[in-house]
Amino acid sequence: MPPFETVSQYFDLITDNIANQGYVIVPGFLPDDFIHALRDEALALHEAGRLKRATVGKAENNQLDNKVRGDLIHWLEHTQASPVQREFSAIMETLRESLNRHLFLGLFELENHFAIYPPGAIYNKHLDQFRGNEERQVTCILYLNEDWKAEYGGQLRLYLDGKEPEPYIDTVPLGGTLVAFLSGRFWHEVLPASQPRISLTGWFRKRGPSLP
Ligand SMILES: O=C(O)CCC(=O)C(=O)O
Ligand SMILES: [Fe+2]
Repeated sequence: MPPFETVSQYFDLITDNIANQGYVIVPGFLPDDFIHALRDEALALHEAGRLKRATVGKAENNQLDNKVRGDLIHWLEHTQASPVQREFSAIMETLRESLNRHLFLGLFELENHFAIYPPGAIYNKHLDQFRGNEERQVTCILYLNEDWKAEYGGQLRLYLDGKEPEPYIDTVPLGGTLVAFLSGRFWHEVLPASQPRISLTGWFRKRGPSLP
């Protein structure tokens, strides 16, 4: 079955959950063959040396800091999108329209990167909105790890009460699972894993203030 038909059933669920509680976790959002194709592309880019250490902080003082964030990333570019990436964009475009219709967030685009966390890598507790920049509105993370076992670790820990250490929800990064949440509300972190951990992470953005 084409992915579009399998995912369309989830758009209302995702929109309702974001509206009601600010986050949603959808196991099996995309079928295995689709996840497999995206994972192969991430691995091929990695083998070609196209994934780069992610930096921390704003553009002007970017830093590399393993204690904060240890993943390697590759930003997707529309002009170089593969067929499966284009299909993914079409799916997320429909989700964007649904979110805009019901939540009035004014989302206008999705920016996406592949991420690979080598064994032991973490991403410390953080918020996806940088101070003074509220363009990132909704974070969407699609996991690409086939046969991921809970004992490998690598959970996403989503804090439900601001910066408070509890309560939280842990999500195992099993291939096909989508996690989406309001970028300005939820602190979260990536726990270390014993295996390489692969994902496609994106942010629906609203337009920033126009330049003077
Ligand atoms: O991969 C994840 O589970 C979360 C990644 C993340 O928090 C980020 O890239 O900002
Ligand atoms: Fe994040």
